[in-house]
Amino acid sequence: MTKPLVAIPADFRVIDGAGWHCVVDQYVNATLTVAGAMPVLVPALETGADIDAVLDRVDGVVISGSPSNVHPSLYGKEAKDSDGPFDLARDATSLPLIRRAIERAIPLLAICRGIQELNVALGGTLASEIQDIPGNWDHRKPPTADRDLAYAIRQPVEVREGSCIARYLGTSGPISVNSLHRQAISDLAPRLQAEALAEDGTVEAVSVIDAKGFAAGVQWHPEYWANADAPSRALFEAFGAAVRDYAAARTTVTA
Ligand SMILES: N[C@@H](CCC(=O)NCCCC(=O)O)C(=O)O
Repeated sequence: MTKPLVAIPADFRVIDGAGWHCVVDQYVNATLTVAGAMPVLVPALETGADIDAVLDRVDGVVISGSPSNVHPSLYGKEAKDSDGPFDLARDATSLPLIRRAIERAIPLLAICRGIQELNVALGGTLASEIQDIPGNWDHRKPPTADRDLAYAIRQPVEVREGSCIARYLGTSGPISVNSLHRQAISDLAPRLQAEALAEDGTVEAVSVIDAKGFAAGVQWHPEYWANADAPSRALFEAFGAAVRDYAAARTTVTA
């Protein structure tokens, strides 16, 4: 039995003067080893991306985190240099991929930058430098070269009882998560419902209202501890189950 395929849109990076299409290994590893699906990296294309050519062939979509920020013009704001770094090619690929995956009921898991893209793709806005908002917690990546410390589970989050995220996590109420972001959801998109909040009110998880399948986003990084942390593992396992169900239905239809 071949594994179902999960699309992961890449970042566009310039390394030694050459353009690269990159996805950090933790997203690939969690998709493969915990969700049980074969990751397929999608290049970041500012123009020319054929979204349905990808979605016709996959059974799920993971939108990964990234140090880059969604360009403010995509949610009606003027861009300041301090809002960067930007990745226009990633934006141009991931936003239409998100909208079309939801339309086609293809399982979608959006992580960190991914939940921000999900919100913008559906008409919401983002707040920048949220740590500077009085009363806010500092959600930024800890200043360390040790990635286990950077992704350490350290922030309390309240998961709403009866929410989709609670079902996927296998728990509701207080959980602890990691935190590596300086932006967050500001105006929630009309089709999103907040399903987990930080103590300072930062939206930490959403699901798509009336989605025909798995369609959720988290501001934290479940992929990093997907093998070790129970809620992280449960989320990727629930996503993997939705991906297999989608693959089975797709196979039946095309048979
Ligand atoms: N850039 C956005 C999203 C943050 C994000 O996805 N962080 C994961 C990558 C962390 C890193 O390796 O730097 C924001 O800052 O809100």
